[in-house]
Amino acid sequence: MEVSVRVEDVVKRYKLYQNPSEKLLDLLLPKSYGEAFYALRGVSFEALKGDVIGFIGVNGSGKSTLSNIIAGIIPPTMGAVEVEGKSALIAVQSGLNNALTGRENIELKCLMLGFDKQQIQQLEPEIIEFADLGKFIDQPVKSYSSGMKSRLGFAISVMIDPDVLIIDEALSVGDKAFAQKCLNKMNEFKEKGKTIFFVSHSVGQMKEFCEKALWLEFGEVKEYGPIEEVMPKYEAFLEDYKSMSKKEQKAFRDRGAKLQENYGKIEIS
Ligand SMILES: Nc1ncnc2c1ncn2[C@@H]1O[C@H](COP(=O)(O)OP(=O)(O)OP(=O)(O)O)[C@@H](O)[C@H]1O
Repeated sequence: MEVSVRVEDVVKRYKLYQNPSEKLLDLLLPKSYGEAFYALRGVSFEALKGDVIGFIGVNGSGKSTLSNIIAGIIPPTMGAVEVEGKSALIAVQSGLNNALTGRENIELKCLMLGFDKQQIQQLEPEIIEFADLGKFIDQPVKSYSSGMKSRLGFAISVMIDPDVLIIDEALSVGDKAFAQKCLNKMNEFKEKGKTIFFVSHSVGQMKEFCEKALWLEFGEVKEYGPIEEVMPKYEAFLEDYKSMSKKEQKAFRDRGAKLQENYGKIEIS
């Protein structure tokens, strides 16, 4: 099978500042201010055409950061990502411009993707129909609920027919009927051999839809493989974690935070 996405040793470092002046000083005197925090620590994997991969991991493990990097929305600090064809990310905050109407957002997104006037004229009604927002399509996006934004984001992203689709929690908002419509569309994509990445806190949705799972823990790949092998291990981990005392849970999280603060530093004992 052909590789469609190659992620090689991807590191994402954020800087955490105590206050805005620290951030300014850091810009003037690089590396002097702020604490480094590694949201991703050397992530490598390959996705094949037709793969449907679920990103799993507890809050803060790096799922959204990885989704945004694959979509090209944020750059990695180190490492490389290669994507065959065009990718589209659907997230609750899906890069819509709040000041523009739904219709204007459709036009802007299509223009940015390089579609010409004629193609946009053809696509626009299809996107509007899928989003099914009624007269709200001509209202500014800032008046939309999160479910409505997600509808518009989903409609744009699937109708532009990307080769790689990344869906980050976008099905968790909005109603059941729309989620079903999205799942049907995703199945269509799957059959066409496109690559889909899926982030959801619903284990049920993951198991139903994905064939592989990539488990992130403190920004590192803990497991990657068939979902029927990875998911039971993840569920067992969640059970173990839940049965820990508050103190043990905190010690576990603190150990992870240390790893994420100190990544790349040479330990001198
Ligand atoms: N812009 C940023 N600046 C600083 N730290 C950030 C930034 N964005 C994310 N982080 C941190 O990076 C880590 C990974 O965040 P990310 O959103 O990727 O996790 P996640 O697995 O998607 O979490 P969730 O399940 O809660 O959505 C978190 O500790 C988060 O606080």
